[in-house]
Amino acid sequence: MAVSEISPSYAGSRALPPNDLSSRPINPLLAFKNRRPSLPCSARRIPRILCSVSPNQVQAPVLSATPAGAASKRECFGVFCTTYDLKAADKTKSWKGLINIAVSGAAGMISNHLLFKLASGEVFGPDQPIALKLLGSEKSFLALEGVAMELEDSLYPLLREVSIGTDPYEVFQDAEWALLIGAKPRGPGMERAGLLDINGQIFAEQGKALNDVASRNVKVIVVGNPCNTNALICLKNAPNIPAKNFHALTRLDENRAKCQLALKAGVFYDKVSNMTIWGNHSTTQVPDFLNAKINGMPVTKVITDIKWLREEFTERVQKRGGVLIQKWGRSSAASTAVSIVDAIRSLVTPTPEGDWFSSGVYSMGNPYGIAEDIVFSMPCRSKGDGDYELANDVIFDDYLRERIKKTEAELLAEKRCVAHLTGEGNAYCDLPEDTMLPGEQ
Ligand SMILES: NC(=O)C1=CN([C@@H]2O[C@H](COP(=O)(O)OP(=O)(O)OC[C@H]3O[C@@H](n4cnc5c(N)ncnc54)[C@H](OP(=O)(O)O)[C@@H]3O)[C@@H](O)[C@H]2O)C=CC1
Ligand SMILES: O=C([O-])CC(=O)C(=O)O
Repeated sequence: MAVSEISPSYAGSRALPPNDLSSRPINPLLAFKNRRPSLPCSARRIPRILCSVSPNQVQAPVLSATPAGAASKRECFGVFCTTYDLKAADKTKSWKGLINIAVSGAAGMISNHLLFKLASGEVFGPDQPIALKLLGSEKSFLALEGVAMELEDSLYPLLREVSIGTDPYEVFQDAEWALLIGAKPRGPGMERAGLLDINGQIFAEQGKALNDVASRNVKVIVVGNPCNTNALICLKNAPNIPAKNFHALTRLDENRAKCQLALKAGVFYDKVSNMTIWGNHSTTQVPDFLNAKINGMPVTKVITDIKWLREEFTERVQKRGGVLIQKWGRSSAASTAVSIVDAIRSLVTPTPEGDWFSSGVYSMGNPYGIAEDIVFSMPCRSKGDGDYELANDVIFDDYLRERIKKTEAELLAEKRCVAHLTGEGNAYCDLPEDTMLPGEQ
């Protein structure tokens, strides 16, 4: 069944698109692969359900009645047998303009949690319609189709378009957010330098693609590991996009640190604020208990066991990912997706007065004396406009400085290791021996 042949009961009851969307072409859920020309569904061998959905078909289903016998009608499938109440259209009139969100590694574990949160409205708000552009590989293309089918079946009113593909130059077209999750996991016997090179190439290519086709103000959150250096590679390959727009995800580490402090202090975790993760998303990261607060008081006044803070707390946060892998058999996916949601929300909503959040950002011009030209996790504040400023009301002591130096040295070594991918000459790998991802033990 082609889009133009949708059953009369459904076609006659389409909801109107919101104002801002009315000039956009109404695309069917679009599957593109390696810049193929648009073909009829049958020619693309894509399951009928994928080809037969249009953005309007995910309108909030205000059910009047399922026509008697509809389920047995051969020309309709599941939700497409349902009759919609036209009045539902009125509810969409105050919706904002559609935004394009590209997600790589879309068939992976983290995305499997994240995409449904994005589509539900819990990230960008209940008045923000979205288009999801999902990037996978040849290997994962069938799985990507499965993900798209599940998205359809979830009937999210705010999800207006879904497209899937394997070419970043296609998928990143006009992206306003790019959530770069896809990356090769480190295989048995693979050197970290090898991982940096393989994944670095992915992020160099994706940086180039963003530079060519994404919105000039695209916000990029790099999740795939090693995420700080991948983010650096990505931004270096996207010279026409402000370097400030690139983030490496360290929000999961912030959340883990808040949880551990709350547990120790016997408070709920919403009482913990000003939690900075400094540096690399690796086991050298520095969860900063000097500046963090519990109930508005310095953590060191609430938890006076400095030995616990320096040793147990710090190591627990640094190695949390690895402990979880040992128990769960795979790396954090649900909590990572939650932390991506938190990271986005921190950029699109104003930071609560006095608080800040952690993000791996480009270090150029930072006020802390941290080496420039790396992606380093630091405390940020946002007005809610997608942009951020670094917090300047931060204190340091010798312990914190010394720890920050270690994670900085690791990132500088990673940077030298990928010089061939950032346009800075020949790579030279002298990574510290204990350099590890949080998930490595
Ligand atoms: N920053 C952080 O806090 C965290 C980061 N991570 C990192 O996130 C990444 C993803 O984790 P997770 O979702 O669990 O992993 P999965 O293995 O479940 O998914 C990874 C996905 O990436 C895809 N992929 C691999 N190579 C490419 C490529 N070249 N282009 C596009 N897609 C590609 C894979 O597709 P295919 O099968 O086709 O290869 C797969 O679907 C990992 O690097 C992990 O280490 C994880 C937790 C926390
Ligand atoms: O190493 C991994 O893939 C997992 C990871 O980043 C984490 O749990 O923080």
